[in-house]
This record gives sequence, structure tokens and C-alpha cells, in this order.
Amino acid sequence: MSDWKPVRPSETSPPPVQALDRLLATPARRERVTHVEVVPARQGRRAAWPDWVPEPLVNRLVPAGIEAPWEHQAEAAAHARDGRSVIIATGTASGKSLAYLMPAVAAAHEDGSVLYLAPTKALAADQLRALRALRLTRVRAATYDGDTPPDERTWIRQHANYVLTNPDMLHRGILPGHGRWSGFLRRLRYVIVDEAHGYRGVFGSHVAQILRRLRRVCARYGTSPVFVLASATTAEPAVTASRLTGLDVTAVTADASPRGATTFALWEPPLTDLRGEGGAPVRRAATAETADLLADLVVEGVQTLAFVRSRRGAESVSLGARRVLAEVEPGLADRVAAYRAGYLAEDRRALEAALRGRELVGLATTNALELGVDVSGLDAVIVCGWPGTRASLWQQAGRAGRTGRDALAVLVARDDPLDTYLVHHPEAIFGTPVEATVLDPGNPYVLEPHLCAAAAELPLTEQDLGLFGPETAALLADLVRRGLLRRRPSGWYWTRRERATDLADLRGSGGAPVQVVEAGTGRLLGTVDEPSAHTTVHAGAVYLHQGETYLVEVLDLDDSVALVSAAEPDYSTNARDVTDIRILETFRSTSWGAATLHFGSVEVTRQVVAYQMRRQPSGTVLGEKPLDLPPRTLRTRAVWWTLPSPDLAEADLAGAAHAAEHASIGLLPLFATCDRWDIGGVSTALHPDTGLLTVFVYDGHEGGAGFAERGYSDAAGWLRATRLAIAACECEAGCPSCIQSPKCGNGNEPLSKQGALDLLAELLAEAPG
Ligand SMILES: Nc1ncnc2c1ncn2[C@@H]1O[C@H](COP(=O)(O)OP(=O)(O)OP(=O)(O)O)[C@@H](O)[C@H]1O
Repeated sequence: MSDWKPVRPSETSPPPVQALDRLLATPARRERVTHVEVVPARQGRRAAWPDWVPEPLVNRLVPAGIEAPWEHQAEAAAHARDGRSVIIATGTASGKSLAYLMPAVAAAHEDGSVLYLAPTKALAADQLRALRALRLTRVRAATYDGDTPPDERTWIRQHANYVLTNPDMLHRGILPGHGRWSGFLRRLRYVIVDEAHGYRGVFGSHVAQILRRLRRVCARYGTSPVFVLASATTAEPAVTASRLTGLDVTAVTADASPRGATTFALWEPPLTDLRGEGGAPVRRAATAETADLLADLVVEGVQTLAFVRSRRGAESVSLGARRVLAEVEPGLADRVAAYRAGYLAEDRRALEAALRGRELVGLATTNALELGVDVSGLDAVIVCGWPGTRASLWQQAGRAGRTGRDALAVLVARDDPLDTYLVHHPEAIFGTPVEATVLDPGNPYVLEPHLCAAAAELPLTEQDLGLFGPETAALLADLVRRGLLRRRPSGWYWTRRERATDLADLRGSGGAPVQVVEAGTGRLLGTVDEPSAHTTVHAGAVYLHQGETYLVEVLDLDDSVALVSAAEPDYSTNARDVTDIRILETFRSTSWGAATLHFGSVEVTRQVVAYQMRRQPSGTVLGEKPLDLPPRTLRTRAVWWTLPSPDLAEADLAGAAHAAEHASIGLLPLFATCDRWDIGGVSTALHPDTGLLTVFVYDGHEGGAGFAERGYSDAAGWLRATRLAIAACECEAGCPSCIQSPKCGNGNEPLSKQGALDLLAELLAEAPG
């Protein structure tokens, strides 16, 4: 949510769309554009102010340019007012805040209270600022989080009627101390869940359980608050909202806010003569391409923001653009800069101001500028590499032309199968969303600690079993057996001295993170989560930190420390591993002709056994060294498919399955909001448990995270997209844009591009439409 201020007309600068025409004047450039989509301007549709909205709110908003709500705002507000939980899933800057503000402020005026949840402290602080700017005397709003001083906490518990917090504080502070919040909870009318699409995977599953605990505690105080969720547009918002809250939730998705037209170009960098791993051709780096485009737009006077995924990438785009400008128009080089987290706050404020004042014409940034920073109304945005979700894409693209002017956006593909697919399938970007926010509240590893926390809040009874899901009874018995809970006639009790909430690791990913420490100075460079430590900071690994290179001297797993020292090797390292997968239980299966598809639980045992050194940038293998690391086992969920006797040469089978696995891992994030690093895969021409060629894709988190499940439920769409991504890539025998994987534990061997295409065609021959 931004401040409530009138829309400010933008200054005059050359129309960005003409700039695109000029960029494309050379034929070589034109070939790189795979698609141009003109997203048309839309007129806003207004509704009347509902008669129950308090007058002071209307009186503040109208002078600020908010004459009346948009239709979707009024519709969502009406559901909430009528007691129906609702998710509003409309575009960036469509005014989701006003939709929940209307019922929430009305509740505060009627002696009710409101709990607002944001995924970060920064967003809650931003909301508080906007809310306070409205100067509504009957709304007593405050943030309640780790930064709130103790004396303020008491005041907030006793007097605030609009509390802004985050799931972590709800989990650790508010719920365990609910007795002290009884006055607030007795009056609780609304729970607002902002940026609901951020609650996904394991973190989302934790939040789902925290919200169930909140509902249970509220019931104790006689309330059952209405949930109002705000989310970016995704597939199936109502389904996600129900999973998150455990309630029936209505979705409002028809966006009635106005917008300017955006011309959106999809761009694929060309293949070069360079050769990479296995002799595969290498595309020109997306950052190099972005730097050129940025420089060209700056020359045209088009104020442009380039979003780059890594800090190092942002620096290199800015440097690249400045280098080009120094040659063509030296005066302009200083008007391009980089922006990223890690810069001093004052430097960042100065850059933001220079951008607003148009002294800066080009800025390369990481997503540090994505949320909560008030920079908008630029002429053009270049998105260097798919930012992971449509929500992020539109958030970034929305920085251009936000003030109602037409805008230009360019998505530059990286060499990755998902990017390849997207620039060749614009409908996946501009059509109906296929990517859903997934979470799995039933994950026993997530549920167990919350059952303990719930029991500590109020003893659990038989009536609570339904609230926490079908696994609850079995898990409670197990918790009693392990001495964590005690069973009494009146229910299940937490009787231990420790805090039950310490058992849940909301944002973590397993064991203690490994600290990466510089050997000479003792300086802590960063941390690596325990599961990835084996692959990224084993002895001998090349470790990158903020653009600097280090070599790992030792990895001490007992003390969770990796000692590194600065070095400049001319090679990179890749861990090699041996992975076994065992099927534990099959939950669901379906047949597509002779092929079968399954979803179930598996045990993955992975051992990093060696690492390879490769010269950079050529990728030539310099050698391999063995490692002695213990195996790790992971119990999780997987989707897998089998084919009885594929019509392929025996020798090709393993390479075909392996290539199909890699590409399908690359494409799953299009359907389930995850990152390719959140999932893993195993493929084999003959698996002992199935006796057939089998390809597994599993959730890389203990107990599962919902990604594999989503793959299973949209398997035909997902695997078709996988095949199309491989087919769209013009390389001959496979490259990073299609079947090679940056995290392959077998050094990307064997791989067969044609084999994968044939195998997937056979798999999909009888798949549903
Ligand atoms: N009914 C309205 N009429 C005019 N302007 C409005 C209206 N509703 C909201 N706005 C303005 O639209 C802008 C975007 O609103 P807001 O930040 O609430 O959107 P959002 O959907 O929450 O954004 P995000 O997608 O970033 O979360 C703000 O500047 C706000 O003042």
C-alpha cells in the first residue's frame, strides 16, 4: 500500500514505445524479440461508497484523490462486512489495501479490533505509516513486533484496536500470551493477511497452522474473526486461501482499477560460439544483453530501471551500461547506477531521490527495490531473468508508467528452461495464471510443533482434532509416546518447562545453519543452511560472497562452521553426489495409457562423494577430488512417472530420463510458486521399487512442501510445458537453456535431448487434454 496521495502527472519524456521501435531497428536485434504484447489501457470502474463506511474515512480519502472505491474494492469489502472471509487477488497497485481498510476501519469505529499480518516488519511499518496519515482518531493503530519496546507493548495490548504484526510474533508472542490479549481478542472482528501469496512452501504451511491456533484461541474468547486476504493474482486463490486459513474463502479477482498501456517485449539472447559443459553452446549472458539495452534506452532519454536477480548481476549490468555509454555518449555514463541491499541506507535514499528527480536515467537494481520503496512512474523496466513468479514480474514491470502513462517492459531470458519456455509461450505470462501458491498444512514435521504450541496455549481436546487435519490424532499419540505431550482425561497437555513455540522453525530449513567464517580474520561472511552445506561449502569448494571468491579450507559439521580464505581460482567447483530414492507410500495414482503417474511419500538418501573443478568460463573439467561426507536422508513427498517399455534405444534411456527430469524441475516453478532449488529429482532407466523407467521430482524439504503435489495435480500441463521448453531451444544436443541443470550431481551426464523429447511425447500421448 502506498500513501493516500493523488495521482501525480508524469513529466514529459519521449514515448517509450517509439524507443522500442528504434532499439529494434537492426535485424539482428529484431530476431531476439520472440514476442511483443500490448497490454491495453483499462478504464477504471467505480462503485459507490458503502453506507456503512465511517464518514471520517471517506472525508480523508476523497481529498486525497480517492473519490470512490473501485468495483473490486467494494465487492471484497461487502463480503467481509457480511461476515464472509474473502481473498482479493488483483493486480499490482490495484488498491487491495482500501478493500480491507473499509471494513477494518468500520470495525474499529464499532468497538471491534483488527489484527493485520504482514510477512515482514518493514511492510507492517509501511502500513502503519499510511494508516496514521489518515488521522482517524478512533483507530488506535500500532505495530507489535520484535522492535516494539516493552513499555509500549503493554499499552498496545490494553488499548490498541488495530494491531499490525507478523506471523513470527503471532506465534511467539501473542498466542502464547493470549491471556494478556484477552480484551483485544474478545473484540477481534477481522484478521487481515496481506501479501498472502508470500505464505508458500514450508513457511506457508507453518503460517497455516499458526492461523488455526489463532482461530482456536479466538473461539475461547467467543470470537470467530473474518479473514480478509490480499494477494497477487495466481491460479486458484480461493483454494490457497482456504488451505491457509482452514475456512471457506470467497475470491474477488476482477480488477476494476485503471491502468495505462504497457508494451511488453520478450527477449532471448542469442547463442554464441562459446562452448560450455559437454561442449554445449552458450547464450550471451542475460546481464550483458540487459546492460546494452539499458545503455540504449538511456541514450534515448528513456528513464529505465533494470531488475537483476543477484547483487553481483546488478553491479555488472550497471558497469556494462556505463562502459557502453562512456564510448557513445560520455556525459551519460554518470547517470547510470546500481542499487542493492547492502548499500548504506543513506546511499540508497540518495539514489531513490536522484531517480525521482530524474538526475539518474538508468538504474540496475536487485529486488531490494521491489517492495515498499516508493519509486514509480518510470518510462521503462527491463527484467533480467524471470523473477520467479508472475507476481514479482508485474510488481517490477509496474514500476514503469504507474502514473497512467504508457510504458515499456522487456523480459530478457536467462539460459534456463523456464525462461526459454516463457519467452516462447507468452500466453503463460499474459493469459490466465497457471502458477498457484502452494503449501501443505498437513506436513507432519510442520504440524507436530504447532500441536505442542497449541497444547501449551490451551489443552487440546477431541474437538480440536478436525481443526488441525486428519493426521492429528496419530501425531498426538506419537507426541505422547515421545513424552512431549501428556494425555489426561480432559485432553492433551504440554507439561515441559521449555517453550513449546521453540520447537517450530518457521523460516528455517532444518538443522543449525553452517557459519561461513574467514580463517585469517574470524569474520563471519554469511551462513548456509545445513542441507546445502554439503554441496556448497565442502572442503575445496569455491564459495562466492558479494562478488568475492573464497576457497573453503575445512567444513566442520559438528561445529557447523566452514573456514574459508580469499582466493582467485580460475575454476569453479561442482559437487557430485549419489542419490537413492525409495518409495514409502503411494497416495494417488493415475494412468495415461501405459504410462502411470503417482504422488506419494519417499525417502531420499543423498551423499556428496566428490567435487569437480571446471575452468571458467570454458567449463573444461580440470579434475575431480573425492570427499568424505555422511549421507543425508530426507523423508518427503514426490510425484513420479513410469513408462513400461519406451520406444528408445537402450543406451539412450538413462540420458532421456535424466534430461526430462532436469527440464521438468526447471518448469515446475511455473505451476507451483517455488524455486528450482526447492525441489530435486532422480531418474533411472530401471527403478527397483517400480521395475520400470521412473522419473521422480520431490520436495526438497522434510515432510514435503506442496510443490510435488501441485505437479501431480497439473501433471499434463506441467509435462507438456516441459516438452515444449526443450523443443523451443534451438541448440542441437542440449544446453543450460533446456536440459542441463546448474545443480546436477552427475555433472550433467548422461543427457539426451532427442531422447527426452521422444520419451515425453510417449508419456503424454494419452494424457488428458
Ligand atoms: N478507489 C481508488 N481511487 C483512486 N485511487 C485509488 C483507489 N484505491 C487505491 N488507490 C490508489 O492506488 C494506489 C495503489 O493502492 P495500493 O497500494 O493499496 O494497491 P495494492 O493493490 O495494495 O498494491 P500492491 O499490489 O503493491 O500490494 C495508491 O496510490 C492508492 O492511493
